[in-house]
Amino acid sequence: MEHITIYPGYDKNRRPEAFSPLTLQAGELCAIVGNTGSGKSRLLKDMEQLVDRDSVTGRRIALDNAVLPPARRLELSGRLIAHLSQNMRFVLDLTVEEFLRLHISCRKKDILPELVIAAANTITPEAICSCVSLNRLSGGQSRALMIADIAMICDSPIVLVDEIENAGINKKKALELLTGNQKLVFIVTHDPHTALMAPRRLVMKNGAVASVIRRTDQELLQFHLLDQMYEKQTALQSLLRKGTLLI
Ligand SMILES: Nc1ncnc2c1ncn2[C@@H]1O[C@H](COP(=O)(O)OP(=O)(O)OP(=O)(O)O)[C@@H](O)[C@H]1O
Repeated sequence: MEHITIYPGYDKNRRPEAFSPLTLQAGELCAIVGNTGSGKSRLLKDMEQLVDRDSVTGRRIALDNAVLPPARRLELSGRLIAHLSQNMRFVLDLTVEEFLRLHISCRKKDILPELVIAAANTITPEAICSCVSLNRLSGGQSRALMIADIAMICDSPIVLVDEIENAGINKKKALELLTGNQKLVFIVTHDPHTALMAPRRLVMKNGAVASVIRRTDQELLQFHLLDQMYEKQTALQSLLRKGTLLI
């Protein structure tokens, strides 16, 4: 997949959505913002199901300019999008290395498990060891390993992220790892710093994409300020976890 295009449908009152067909490219980060019930999850489902005017929103989704026939949609829908939600744990009784080797061979990839673990270890402060059992990983380690696995092994070209930060995950590195591996990343967020990391954001209201905002230069300045605070906060969190004074 090189790009996906969202054609407008209708809001909850059947009024047409007021945006021009929107094309998002592989390697792009797009934020989705809006109040509860505004239609964020429905938009993501529309993309996952590659809808063709046959969902409640009436939207149409095209993949590389093509609207796919139902059989192909069904075949693709499970593979197109990888989800990263807040609380996910591995349940397999394998070590980290065994799991990665298995996944690499299923996907017929030519990559060393050590590289995936090294990438995961840039995201989590507690290093993951290749010989540890998956179900003994902490929440943060599991999430970091999943992110690296999705970025480097998984075939899904689109990644949906539901608020990325928990358990000390370095969100900037995580998002860079995903977009750097040519994933199109949608992140649902209520956090201004995360939203401003994305060059474009979709604002949801009443079931519709109410606006598509391109980050302005002024917003970029705002982002740099928030980013300094984020770095400071991250450094203090690290000290907090180590049990030292926050000075
Ligand atoms: N355009 C639409 N037309 C009709 N119904 C819609 C539309 N968009 C969303 N809905 C419906 O509105 C309800 C709320 O939408 P959704 O779950 O997507 O909101 P949300 O923004 O993800 O909320 P939350 O943040 O609370 O998870 C759902 O039942 C969904 O199917």
